[in-house]
Amino acid sequence: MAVILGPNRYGKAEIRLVRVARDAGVHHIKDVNVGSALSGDMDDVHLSGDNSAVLPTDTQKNTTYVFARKYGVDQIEDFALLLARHYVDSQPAVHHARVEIEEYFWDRVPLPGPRAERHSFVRSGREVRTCVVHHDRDGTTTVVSGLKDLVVLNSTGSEFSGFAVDEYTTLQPTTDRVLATEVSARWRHASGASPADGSHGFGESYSEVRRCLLEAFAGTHSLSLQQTLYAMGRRVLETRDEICEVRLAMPNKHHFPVDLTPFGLDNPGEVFYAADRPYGLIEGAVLDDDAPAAHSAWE
Ligand SMILES: O=c1[nH]c(=O)c2[nH]c(=O)[nH]c2[nH]1
Repeated sequence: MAVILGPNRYGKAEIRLVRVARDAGVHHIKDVNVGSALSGDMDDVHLSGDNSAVLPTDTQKNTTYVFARKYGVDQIEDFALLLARHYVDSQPAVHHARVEIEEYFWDRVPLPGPRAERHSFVRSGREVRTCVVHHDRDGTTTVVSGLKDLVVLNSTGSEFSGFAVDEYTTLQPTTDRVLATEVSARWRHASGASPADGSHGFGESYSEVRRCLLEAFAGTHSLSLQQTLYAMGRRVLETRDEICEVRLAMPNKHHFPVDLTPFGLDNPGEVFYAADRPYGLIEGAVLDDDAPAAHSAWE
């Protein structure tokens, strides 16, 4: 038996970065978490301890902060592309760079008076925005944007019936239930490096995809969470030309009607126990039938 080195990559994870843009006294903040992972000619590093091909993870951390100072941080996809291209272009041994970024949103603290809303922020209850960029030495670039922790609920308009039944099934069919989930969605851009011409870039693309997801969730009379998942992905693909594939993971955050008959009360869909576990987990990909191959985009 021979032992060989398998796939490997290395980098700095969770580089926490807050960039303040000072605009004549009105500040704008960008709060992100950056991870970079490099791979390529790294055999000698592992096999003989020769570190000459290793750009230290500490340098990757420094590069992230330096680029934030030099170029600013606007759309996370653009910042990820900048870093990924830099590592591949500047390091001969690096054949592939993967940069992932999470963005946390802040709202301005609304204050009365003329100096209001200049430099005070409150962490937003919104979802987390995400992206993963892969850049190869051969020029192939993939951009996957996304969001997570987007919690949504329909208080009616959801059914679940007609399911398979066996000797272990106790679930009763329902024609009216609460449908709640925490959406994790990732979507792959068809043209690796930028959204379609004529758009306003990754920022507009993000808000429009988010809008599609929410409108499809709210507007679909649901016969199952699976059907709702497909409707959400489909809405994105039918609305946004720059996107060729959407992957969704949606836990079914069960809301069970509480039995109030011991107290002489009915419960016409008004009082629920919001269970946190176990939960159904519904996952799926929705894609254009001519979507180009995904390479390593989803890793
Ligand atoms: O929308 C649903 N899909 C399921 O697959 C499922 N299974 C279950 O118990 N409840 C539900 N609801």
